[in-house]
Amino acid sequence: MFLQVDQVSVVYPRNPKPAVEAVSLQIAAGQLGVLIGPSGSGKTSLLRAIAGLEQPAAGSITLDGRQLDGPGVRISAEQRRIGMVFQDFALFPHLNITANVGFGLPHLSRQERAQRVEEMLALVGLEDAGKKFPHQLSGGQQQRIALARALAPQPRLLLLDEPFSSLDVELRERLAADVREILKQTHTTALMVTHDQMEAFAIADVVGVMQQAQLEQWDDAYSLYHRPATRFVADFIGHGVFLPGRLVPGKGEGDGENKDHENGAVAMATAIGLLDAPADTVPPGMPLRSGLAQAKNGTKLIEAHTRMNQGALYDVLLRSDDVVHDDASPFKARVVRKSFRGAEFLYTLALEDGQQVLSLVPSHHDHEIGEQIGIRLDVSHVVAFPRQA
Ligand SMILES: Nc1ncnc2c1ncn2[C@@H]1O[C@H](COP(=O)(O)OP(=O)(O)OP(=O)(O)O)[C@@H](O)[C@H]1O
Repeated sequence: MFLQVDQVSVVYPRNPKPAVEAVSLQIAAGQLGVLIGPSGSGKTSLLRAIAGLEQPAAGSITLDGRQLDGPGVRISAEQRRIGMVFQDFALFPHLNITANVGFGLPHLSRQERAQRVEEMLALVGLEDAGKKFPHQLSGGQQQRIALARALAPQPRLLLLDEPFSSLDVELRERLAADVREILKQTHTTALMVTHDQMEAFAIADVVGVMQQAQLEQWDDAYSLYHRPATRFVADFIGHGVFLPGRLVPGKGEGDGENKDHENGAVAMATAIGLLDAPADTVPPGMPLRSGLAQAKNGTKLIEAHTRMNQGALYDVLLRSDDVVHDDASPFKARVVRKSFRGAEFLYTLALEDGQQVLSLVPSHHDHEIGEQIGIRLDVSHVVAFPRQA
């Protein structure tokens, strides 16, 4: 892998609690990784360690085959060829744009430098800005210049720490898409921190969720959403609720009286109905127990269980798109709240026993608060966590 972070910890002086604890991640050349997580979870500290601005207390960092940090190894920040872009733009106010972008290029001749600056300004779509000063540009333009400046020395890795957070929503969406495009065009490998989950999902090749100094999951957006590795990730990503469930024998695929026992098929019984663990979620021939052993941080996907756990209680994750409105369904729920989102309503629905679920429904189905509507489950992967006492 192009960037390899192995078991890295960051501990600040006079703060005994690690800011980053045994984090491992990998990014392939030309890919964009994005870190999300609550405030104080260690995202910036991890970025600073990779940049060489903090020395890891443990672990190793390797970039393009060269070890930067590790036992007995410490390459200084200046020698890493890592570019950085921060949220506050950090352009030099007294230098014009040409001088700002050319700042990291003292090793080039005047002519080469001018040419590189020109290329970089064209790359970020600001060819005519060279003679201006930072205060004469908008926030979005300044951030493009910050990107041009960071890319000018052709860094081996680009780190971006909340680069769009001081911009308004519409601008940040557009700029985020442009930045992805520019990184792909220049085949730049990058790691970005953001607070914005949708932004992460929109532009990342791989997303990491941090919580309390740990990286809970490092995965593509689809897997984070559909196969969250921990209860925290399940809760942090997307809209959803946990519904109590109980593991029961499922429909086996073998024949004969003991077919369920033969293949250990299980299903999850919930207040809305029975959820089968689809056969394709268990890799053929894989002993189910080993699936359980692979699960991290107490995470247990339903397919990782054998019938030995039958009867056990679980919290079953139900996303708002798992609960489908269907007039024909005999199962009814009462509309408690609804929020209009243009193409859809996000309904909060109460089941008979008072438990609530969320349902995303096309907005032409406009039901009143208090109305009973038919729902059914449409779940392709059952994600369940052992019930906490
Ligand atoms: N220089 C420092 N000295 C001591 N503790 C620090 C220092 N910088 C950060 N911390 C602590 O390390 C932990 C992680 O902070 P960090 O800034 O890396 O988190 P973050 O996820 O980037 O947060 P945010 O999203 O708010 O920027 C926090 O508990 C923070 O208080």
